[in-house]
Amino acid sequence: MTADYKIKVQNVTKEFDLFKTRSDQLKAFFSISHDPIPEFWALKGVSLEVEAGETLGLIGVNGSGKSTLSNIISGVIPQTTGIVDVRGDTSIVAINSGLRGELTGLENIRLKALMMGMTNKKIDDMLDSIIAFADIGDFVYQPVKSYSSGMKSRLGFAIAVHINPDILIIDEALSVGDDTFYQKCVDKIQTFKEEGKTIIFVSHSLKQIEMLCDRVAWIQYGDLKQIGTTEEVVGEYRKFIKWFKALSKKDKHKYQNDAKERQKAFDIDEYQKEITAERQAAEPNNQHVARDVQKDFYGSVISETMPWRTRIFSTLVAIAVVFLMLVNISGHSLTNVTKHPSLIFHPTTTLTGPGVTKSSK
Ligand SMILES: Nc1ncnc2c1ncn2[C@@H]1O[C@H](COP(=O)(O)OP(=O)(O)OP(=O)(O)O)[C@@H](O)[C@H]1O
Repeated sequence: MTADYKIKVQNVTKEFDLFKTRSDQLKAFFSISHDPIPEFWALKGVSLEVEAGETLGLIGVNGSGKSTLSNIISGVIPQTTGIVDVRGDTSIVAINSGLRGELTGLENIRLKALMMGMTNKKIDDMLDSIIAFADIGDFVYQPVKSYSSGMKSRLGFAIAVHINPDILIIDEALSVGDDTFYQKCVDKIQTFKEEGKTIIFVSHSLKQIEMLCDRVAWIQYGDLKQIGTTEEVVGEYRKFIKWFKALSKKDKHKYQNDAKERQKAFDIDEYQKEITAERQAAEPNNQHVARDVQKDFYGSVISETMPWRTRIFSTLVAIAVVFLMLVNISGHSLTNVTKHPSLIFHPTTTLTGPGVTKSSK
């Protein structure tokens, strides 16, 4: 690994809980259910670096983890473990992500630009240019949920390139546009490349990958199978696709199923032990390898379940709120109820009729 990277991803995993119901999800969030939650590891420990000015292609079969990885890099979702270090502003263009369906195209432009720290004046100045690039006519005044996937991609691409990010992540955005728009996007990507911007380009089109990428990472069912020059990796991937296509329907199904089962059975603690052992072998004089690996795995990760301290604190707050409500309803002072807690069950007022209260004492 070099110190001079633009993006560093180290030992990154992503686990999705396969909840059956919403209530299972809530129970797990508050950690009040002891039933095991079925896990699915969309990424099983990916490490790679992207240099400044480089265009890295991400390839792999459906469901291999390309979008998960690009969403983690762009900060749309958190990783489960590992380090993600991105040096610069990122903008992601994906067919279905980033745009708010209930907002109009214009409102989405403003929202995304404001989120990137632009002033209203700057947004006003570039509005016409974004609208012209997207070329979606009066639909720009309509809610995005009424757009076709091609229109969403046009708007997403137009916004992303005008925001002028350091790092552009393009996830399958070119596959849905028509030829004219496709060429416009390719030209824009070439300009970005010439300007030295860093690009991650996710695509199933090996032609597009070959045309645009300097290096390629092949993601295979949550693993980084290979990373290298475009020619080398695309060549190997083509061989794999040819081999896979030649399998019988039953064998294809078995191959995919086995891979998914391995993703369900992935053991994060075992993976951490493997990495610790590897690092111990590489740094025999370092006494703190286990602690360092623990920090690298979990130090920069946001927990998706409530930690114990937060859980205890929120339970105490909830009890206090209910207690104060009961004190208020009882009509006694807080000091009296604290001295004689049973007063809470003996209110000072009783209702005698609609809207009429009478003191009980
Ligand atoms: N929110 C989620 N909950 C559960 N599983 C998910 C979730 N998001 C993604 N996955 C699973 O993670 C795996 C990786 O998905 P991802 O979308 O990253 O793959 P991909 O390589 O981008 O696929 P495609 O080429 O079809 O776009 C898939 O098996 C998918 O079903």
